[in-house]
Amino acid sequence: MQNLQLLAKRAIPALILLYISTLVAQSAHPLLIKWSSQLSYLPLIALAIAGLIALQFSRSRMALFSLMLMLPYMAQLWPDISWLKHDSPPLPLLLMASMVWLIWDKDRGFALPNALLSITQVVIAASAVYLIFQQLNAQPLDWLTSLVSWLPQRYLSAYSPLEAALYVTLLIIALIRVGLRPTNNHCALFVSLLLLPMLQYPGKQQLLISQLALLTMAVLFLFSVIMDSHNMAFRDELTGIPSRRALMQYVQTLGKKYVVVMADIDHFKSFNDTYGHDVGDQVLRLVASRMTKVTGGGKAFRYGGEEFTIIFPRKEPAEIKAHLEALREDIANYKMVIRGPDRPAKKTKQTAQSRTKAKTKDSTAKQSVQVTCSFGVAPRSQTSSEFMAVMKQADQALYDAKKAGRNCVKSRA
Ligand SMILES: Nc1nc2c(ncn2[C@@H]2O[C@H](COP(=O)(O)OP(=O)(O)OP(=O)(O)O)[C@@H](O)[C@H]2O)c(=O)[nH]1
Repeated sequence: MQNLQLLAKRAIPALILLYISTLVAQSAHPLLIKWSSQLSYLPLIALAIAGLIALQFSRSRMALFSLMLMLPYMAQLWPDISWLKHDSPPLPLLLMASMVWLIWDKDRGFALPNALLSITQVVIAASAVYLIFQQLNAQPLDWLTSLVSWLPQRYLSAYSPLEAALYVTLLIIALIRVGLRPTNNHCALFVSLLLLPMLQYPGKQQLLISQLALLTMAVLFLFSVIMDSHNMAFRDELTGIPSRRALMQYVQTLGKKYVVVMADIDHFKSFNDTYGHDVGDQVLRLVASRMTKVTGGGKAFRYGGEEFTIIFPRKEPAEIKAHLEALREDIANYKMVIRGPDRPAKKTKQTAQSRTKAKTKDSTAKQSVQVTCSFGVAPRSQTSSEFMAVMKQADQALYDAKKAGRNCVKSRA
């Protein structure tokens, strides 16, 4: 469900953009027609740039998509090139088959054996759809026609029932992949698949609609590469929440009033020793996801190890107290379901005063564990006006919380 929400968040803006541009294209404004013929090479240039940048960032599938997407457009621009002409089945449908195969694969890079493998996959997928199309096209397909008539005709009436059925089937296969792994990369590739049938859109404005669809795809590819690099730089790899680098950048935007909170998982070392590092990692991810749910306007970062920083901009300590207590309780009461340890954990006795409770329900499969966190709070003040000084105060307060028995919130002025 969360994956589909992510996909919707990434796909909907691109589709709205395309819907608007399709409406504009259909209006056939003279300026657009002029632009379309004068800038006819623009989509090819944009795709070439997107492909080269994708290549630079080792997004080999995106680079291949960019290259392949040029083909149906080149067929429209230069109808005399006979090897590009393919109407039965149409070229975009064959490309869609190859791309759907690639979307289930991984980025393999362009070393010769991998490039050959990718090209083989592309050819096999296109040939399979070619054969299916030829087989089915030779038969009466009343059942398919009535099946397709259930689908929204507004978008599908431009295609034969067989083409429409194949497009929809391939899109569903791709959607399953993206639903399972909605990365930026997959979402961008999927939206480009959604747009692909538009390259076969019939009518007077075909060139213009293809141009707009291809430009949208190129922008989407570039955006996805930039987003990925941004995430690599500013997101913590293990937990997916903003990293220390993101914190240091965020600090620049803070005004004169804010509160810094340092949070630390209690007895995490003995937790690691008991359950193993892999389970420790799972717990870190789950705690991080609770930290990001802090209320009261707080923003959570992974500072490093099992330490987190939460910043409350424009707030006084008194204003955030209830929110922090709620977060502390939320984490302490949260039964985290984790997979069993991948490797035997060291036999370490938990200390008597350990408050890290680990309740094992099933020692081999899923387990439910609970951890607690300690919190240290410090506001920006006259004496600690620099961020690092405020953080040091928050660290001292965290130390107080640990000394006071852990699983509590302590403040320093
Ligand atoms: N699994 C996992 N463990 C980590 C990671 N980063 C740090 N740790 C572990 O976190 C533990 C931190 O232990 P300590 O600093 O001794 O503190 P603690 O056991 O949490 O005890 P208190 O802070 O005093 O409550 C160490 O065992 C680190 O190996 C990580 O990314 N993954």
